[in-house]
Amino acid sequence: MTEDEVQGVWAQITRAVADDPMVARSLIGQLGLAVPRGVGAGSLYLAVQYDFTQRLLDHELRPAIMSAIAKTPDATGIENFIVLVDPTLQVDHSVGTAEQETEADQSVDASASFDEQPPAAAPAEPVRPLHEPSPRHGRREIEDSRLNEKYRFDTFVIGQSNRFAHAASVAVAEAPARAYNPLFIYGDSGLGKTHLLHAIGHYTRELFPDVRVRYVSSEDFTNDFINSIANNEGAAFHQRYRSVDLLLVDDIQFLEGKAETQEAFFHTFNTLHDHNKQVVITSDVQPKQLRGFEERMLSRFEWGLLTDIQVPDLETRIAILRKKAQREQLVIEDEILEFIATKFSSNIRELEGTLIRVTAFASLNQQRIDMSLVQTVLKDLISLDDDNEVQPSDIINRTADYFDLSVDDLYGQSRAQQIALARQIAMYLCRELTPLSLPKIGQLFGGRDHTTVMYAHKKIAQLLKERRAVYNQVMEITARVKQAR
Ligand SMILES: Nc1ncnc2c1ncn2[C@@H]1O[C@H](COP(=O)(O)OP(=O)(O)OP(=O)(O)O)[C@@H](O)[C@H]1O
Repeated sequence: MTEDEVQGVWAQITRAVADDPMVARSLIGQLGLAVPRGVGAGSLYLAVQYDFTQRLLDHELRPAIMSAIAKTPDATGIENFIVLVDPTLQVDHSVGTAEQETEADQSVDASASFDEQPPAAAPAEPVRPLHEPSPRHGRREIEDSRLNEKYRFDTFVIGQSNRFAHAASVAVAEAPARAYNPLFIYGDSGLGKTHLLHAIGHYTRELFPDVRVRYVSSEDFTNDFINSIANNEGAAFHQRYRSVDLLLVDDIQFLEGKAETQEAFFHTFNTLHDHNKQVVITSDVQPKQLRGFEERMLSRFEWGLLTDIQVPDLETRIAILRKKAQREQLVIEDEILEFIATKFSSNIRELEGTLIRVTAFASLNQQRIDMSLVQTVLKDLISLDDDNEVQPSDIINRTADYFDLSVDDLYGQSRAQQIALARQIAMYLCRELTPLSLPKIGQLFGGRDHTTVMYAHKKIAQLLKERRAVYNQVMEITARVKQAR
């Protein structure tokens, strides 16, 4: 076959795959990232730039591509396809699949009707996210990105449950706005979505130091939006969010039912996407299951790549604990890590919290961490099943009871030492035992900022290791909360 014939056959195959109702729409765009290189010994050779695209074509899309080959008359003589990775490959995105072209058209139309600014036409050439270089980051900009130092790819443990989400995140960081835009990561609370978001931000900045990154929880986005209206600073709000190269949006489900904030987000999303800027979104459910969102927004979430994170298996949980122990320079036998990992299976935050309690107990009592110590500590931390979730109101009521305070004391502004400590313990436990995000917990405690909750969590985690009284209080309140269920 000549080069042109191979191109023609590949175009027919991609059209057939795009017409296949069994293929997820979010995967169809991947075909446009493959370049046919030729046919030899019955195999069609395709080149792609990334390992990740190779895996998608080879695994997720293999059945659909094979069936499209069988249906394509010009492909007689092709019995198989082989995908090779060529990191130097430049893909011409102007040659997309039929599906991609329709979507690109729709994006321009849809955004034109909502946005004051006419959207820029999609670039014909793939571009780096830095086609308009900005000055290197100063300290201020680094703080503005709001990235958490702790959450990086090298502290993230890869297992069966998160392998795909991790690979997609790395691919996005290595080539922002080129392959998977948006990247949508979903999964239950405490399984590592926020960790991956921050890791994408850090790694992207390492690779492209001039990239402007912004991490935002959807609650912070909402608050920013509301404040911008209240203070008549709409233009500054738009500027802040639309001038970034990489926007990382955490827990999008919290925009549920907030029509005006959604509208603001929709404009931001369109502007960034149209200007070839990367957006990564996390949620506790996949787009289809998000309630209270407009259809036009949900369909945009599915433009790029959807990937979930599942509950980690035992090996991964042990590996996570081992990594955490190494980071904290704790010497703990594998047998003990394994024991803890078998007790807490559905939330990694809870798993890590348990390790902190065990080490705190050992250091307060100046004991070695052995099995009997671990069993003593875990005695009261009975794992709850899913329909037996801890409610924040339980934590607040039990904490108030324990300290002989009223619930209003905990919600209120008093800085009296005892009340402040009780409030911080209640915040700590809300973070540890419920799926609530930091801003949500802040709201619960009289509309406090999420940084206050973060501070409380850090402070109590530290006091657990240093002050026996605090350790006992936290353990006792936890036991009461759990026994009350
Ligand atoms: N694979 C992993 N390797 C190492 N640490 C992990 C991994 N997955 C999760 N964690 C840790 O578990 C904790 C909870 O993770 P994270 O906050 O990212 O969860 P989440 O899915 O965003 O939860 P939520 O929906 O409640 O915000 C963090 O301390 C994170 O570092």
